Amino acid sequence: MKRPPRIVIVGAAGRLGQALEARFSRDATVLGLARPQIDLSSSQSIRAALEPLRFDHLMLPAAMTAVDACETNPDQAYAINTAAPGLIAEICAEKKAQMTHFSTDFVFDGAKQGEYSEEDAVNPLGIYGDSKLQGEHAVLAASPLHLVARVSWLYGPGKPAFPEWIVDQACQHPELALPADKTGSPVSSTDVAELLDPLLFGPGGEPASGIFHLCSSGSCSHQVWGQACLDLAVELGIPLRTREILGNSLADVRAFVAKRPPNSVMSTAKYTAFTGRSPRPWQEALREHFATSPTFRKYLAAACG
Ligand SMILES: NC(=O)C1=CN([C@@H]2O[C@H](COP(=O)(O)OP(=O)(O)OC[C@H]3O[C@@H](n4cnc5c(N)ncnc54)[C@H](OP(=O)(O)O)[C@@H]3O)[C@@H](O)[C@H]2O)C=CC1
Ligand SMILES: Cc1cn([C@H]2C[C@H](O)[C@@H](COP(=O)(O)OP(=O)(O)O[C@H]3O[C@@H](C)C(=O)[C@@H](O)[C@H]3O)O2)c(=O)[nH]c1=O
Repeated sequence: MKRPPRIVIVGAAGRLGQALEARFSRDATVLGLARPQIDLSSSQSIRAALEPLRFDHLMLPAAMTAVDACETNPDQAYAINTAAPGLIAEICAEKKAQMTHFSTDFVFDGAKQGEYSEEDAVNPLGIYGDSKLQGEHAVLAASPLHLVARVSWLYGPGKPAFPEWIVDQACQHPELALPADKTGSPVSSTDVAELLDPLLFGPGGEPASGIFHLCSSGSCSHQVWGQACLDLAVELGIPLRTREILGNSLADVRAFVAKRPPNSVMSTAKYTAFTGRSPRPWQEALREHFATSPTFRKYLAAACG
């Protein structure tokens, strides 16, 4: 009988890390590491945590994900998002283990009309996107057999994200506006984990390597995404102060320190060609999240009463 793969997840406490651990524990032996076991800002800590371990595959969802904090702390951003993935990728290559690294739609500048493919030119607008892009390069330089999965507008049951934030805002404010000129492809962490499985452990084939885009099918503006969240919240009977999101412009969002790409819709055609599967529409995944996420319920019970 074939031995189940031994998988290490670095960043198991994060939004995506929790979903990966839940999904891959079903048919692999998974060891989840979080900040108390491994500090990505220290090469010594990375070596001490990983060198003694034996594993076939390592997933790295840990990152510095606060986009504006990256802009104001570039040294920390490059240490965590570039140097750490590079070192981890080298350790994996030495052990002949494959690595899956996670990257972002923010590697693009958003000037393209239409969907970005994996072959499109990158041009990050800020430190977060650039530090993630340099991380991609470092990982693939360590081994061309490693996989880089770019995800976008991530949310999920493990930790509040945009859907929880916007419903919370609608519980507090009588009027809300979001950019009508910022477009992307949301994806849930649980869908990313499901989509990843056939890329890595599909029947018969070699695991995928290089860059792949993983996001839901379809796309939306921030305004439309926010409105979909409020519509689902109304269906659940959450007492909102406003049920409508007005449209504004990305340039109007004063909270953003770093520039964001106006369009970061990603094509998943390469994923479908490799696996024969297509991601489900973002609306379906969002509906499931509202119906089932315990974090969502707990967070909103506290926020909206
Ligand atoms: N969130 C999003 O919208 C998107 C995310 N991505 C990418 O997807 C991946 C997963 O994102 P997501 O799950 O949302 O991220 P989270 O912010 O939820 O999780 C990141 C994890 O990294 C850990 N971490 C951060 N710094 C360190 C450090 N110095 N040492 C050890 N651990 C550290 C955090 O630990 P702790 O819990 O202790 O803080 C946290 O658990 C990332 O690579 C991100 O760049 C891509 C596109 C969109
Ligand atoms: C959309 C929006 C957010 N905010 C706030 C909410 C939150 O505290 C903060 C950041 O919001 P968001 O997370 O929605 O936006 P952002 O930081 O741009 O999200 C990005 O994160 C990184 C990690 C990625 O890789 C991207 O794919 C993308 O998901 O700004 C506003 O104040 N106004 C707004 O119109």
